Amino acid sequence: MKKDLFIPEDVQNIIAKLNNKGYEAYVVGGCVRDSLLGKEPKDWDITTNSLPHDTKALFVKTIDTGLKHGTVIVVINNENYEITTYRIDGEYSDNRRPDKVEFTTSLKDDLSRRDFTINALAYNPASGIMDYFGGMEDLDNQIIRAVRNADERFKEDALRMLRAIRFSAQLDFQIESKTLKAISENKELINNISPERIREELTKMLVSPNPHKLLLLHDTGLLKFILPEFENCIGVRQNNPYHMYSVSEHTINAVLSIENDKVLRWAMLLHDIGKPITKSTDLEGTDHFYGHQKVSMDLSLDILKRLRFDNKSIDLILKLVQYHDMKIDCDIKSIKSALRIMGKEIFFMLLKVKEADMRAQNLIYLEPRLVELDNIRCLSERIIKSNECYTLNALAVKGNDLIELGIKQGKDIGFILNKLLDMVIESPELNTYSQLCQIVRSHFLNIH
Ligand SMILES: Nc1ccn([C@@H]2O[C@H](COP(=O)(O)OP(=O)(O)OP(=O)(O)O)[C@@H](O)[C@H]2O)c(=O)n1
Repeated sequence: MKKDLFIPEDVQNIIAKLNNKGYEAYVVGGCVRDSLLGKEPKDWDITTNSLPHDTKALFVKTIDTGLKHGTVIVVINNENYEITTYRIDGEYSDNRRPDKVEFTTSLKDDLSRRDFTINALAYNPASGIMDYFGGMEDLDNQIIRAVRNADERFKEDALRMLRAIRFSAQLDFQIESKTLKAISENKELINNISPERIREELTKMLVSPNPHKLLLLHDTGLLKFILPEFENCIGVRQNNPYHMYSVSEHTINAVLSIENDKVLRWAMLLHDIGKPITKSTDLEGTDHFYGHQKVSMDLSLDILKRLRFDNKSIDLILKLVQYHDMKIDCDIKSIKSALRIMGKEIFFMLLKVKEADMRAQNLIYLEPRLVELDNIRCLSERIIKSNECYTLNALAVKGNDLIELGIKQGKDIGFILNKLLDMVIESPELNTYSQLCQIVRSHFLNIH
């Protein structure tokens, strides 16, 4: 592990400026943890015994938004740096934020209010690593341990329970037993946390290298509060030759089998979320769309709205859940029909979803299914490259052309355009203005 930390020049200058005025200053928290792990920190936070107004006076460009909590944001070369005065948090009545903060002159007190030992490390070039709570040893041993009393840390801020599991997933660290026990004992407090924050933590777990650690949410009892629909999937067996796994095992395997993209991983997490319901009702074995896919879509929509996802993500994830079991054959007509229904962005995401779904099922069927999927991928790339028509936009006639030919404005126009597209998908050579006009004249001019 790397012990001498590289600090960017602008951050070194901030520390030097504070030191020159007689103040202590350290980089602290996530940036120290990540640097020690050899990862590039995404931001640099600084902690100091300088009071906010004194800090502000030292820098040309500052932002005041965090002043109430002792934070001055300093802007240098278009980068924001948070400089926070050493503080002890007051009472937490909402299990999320301190009601009021109290400044302190002790670095140790400041570090003691932080969530985990690996996040309670501070560093500056003159003093080296400041480690009062065994954070270095825990980093070495790959352990997530609450600072001092885990119960108190989680009662102060219930989000930390999700952070513990998320860090465990991101870093592949074990959660120390007392810390894990305190999560189980405080699980109900997660109800005080906003859906947006829960969404962000779940997403970070999902896109991490260890999304299977999501099962720690079940082990600690958090899952039934934040994602009860997935709790219902735990251990549910499936009567189907493709599935030797329970719904939850298959789901986690499927998440692991797809690249770490937010939309794709959420789609895999939700693709079978309706299965426990269809299994317990007579919907099991019915047509896929009216069976588990429809229920999975409805539940997914509830979950995504509850977690306040943006509309674009909801739309993409829902479509992938909706189409994940759709049959696509390896022939031009079937592929063009799929492209026409869902567009090419969803289509190529769907191929990834289908592959992950297959890889997470019974492996004895895998090889031929992968070959088929690969052929579909090649053929569809060829269709797209050769600009073959599969959407109304690419049709050689438009609505106005039909009106000029004498078709009445109204729903006939859409009906005829779609019929023409059916023909063009079947016979691409028909997609010229003159041929399509000829077809309209001969087939449709008597439609009203
Ligand atoms: N609920 C929280 C959130 C943050 N912190 C402290 O504030 C630091 C910075 O918080 P944040 O930027 O949210 O987290 P990072 O640890 O930097 O990690 P990430 O950015 O991945 O969330 C943390 O390291 C930790 O010392 C805390 O004690 N309790």
